[in-house]
Amino acid sequence: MEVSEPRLVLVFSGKRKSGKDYVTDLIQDRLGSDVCCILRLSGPLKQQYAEEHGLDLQQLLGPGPYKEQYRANMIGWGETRRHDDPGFFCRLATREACQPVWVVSDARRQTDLQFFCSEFPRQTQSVRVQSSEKTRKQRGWSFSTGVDDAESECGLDSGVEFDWIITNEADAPSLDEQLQPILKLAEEAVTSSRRRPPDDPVLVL
Ligand SMILES: Nc1ncnc2c1ncn2[C@@H]1O[C@H](COP(=O)(O)OP(=O)(O)OP(=O)(O)O)[C@@H](O)[C@H]1O
Ligand SMILES: C[C@@](O)(CCOP(=O)(O)O)CC(=O)O
Repeated sequence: MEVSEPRLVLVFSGKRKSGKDYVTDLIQDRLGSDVCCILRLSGPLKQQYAEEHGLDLQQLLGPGPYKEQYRANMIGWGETRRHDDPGFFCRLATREACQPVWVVSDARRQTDLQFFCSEFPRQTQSVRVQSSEKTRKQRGWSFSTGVDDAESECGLDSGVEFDWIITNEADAPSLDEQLQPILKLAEEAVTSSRRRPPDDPVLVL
């Protein structure tokens, strides 16, 4: 395997504007970037798409409205590449990761989750971020046919029992409170990686 072995892999998914980036940024902020990296499966996809189409990569990566005008085409473009190799973007996104805790911010398809569960069966934990449609609308979301009813948004709506569900709403318990057990798990994984040489067995979850 080309990637170095992580001690914990947190695979996040959630609908558009549920707050995946916000929540995963918070986790990295709490753990520190020396121990925790954020891996965006859409990162290498957007990079290649931007190069081929002469687009502004930084805007495609950001939370603003720019990327929305290209989303449907980017989904189709990515699916063509995933067709023959479902792990294509997973491998690209993880190839330089070296921290003990990996936070994958944007799993969308069963194949994304399967990739991590089969490569890192003992380390992988799935996390769903959920928000109401009302809240997502306040954050700029509106329903788009061909996007919000497609696999990119609905691929993990059923058939997965998530290890953790985070409710990202103003009237829910604070994110710090909800994330506490996940942060504890990460801290244990980091402690175990400091105690053991890298090739020793990983933390059994
Ligand atoms: N708990 C929160 N408090 C304040 N702002 C938030 C919170 N959660 C999300 N936001 C804001 O809502 C917007 C959407 O959040 P974010 O980009 O994290 O969602 P996402 O699920 O990654 O969306 P997409 O996949 O559609 O880009 C951002 O501007 C973000 O700062
Ligand atoms: C094209 C795509 O990667 C866009 C993801 O954008 P974002 O994570 O919502 O910023 C979605 C997909 O791969 O289906």
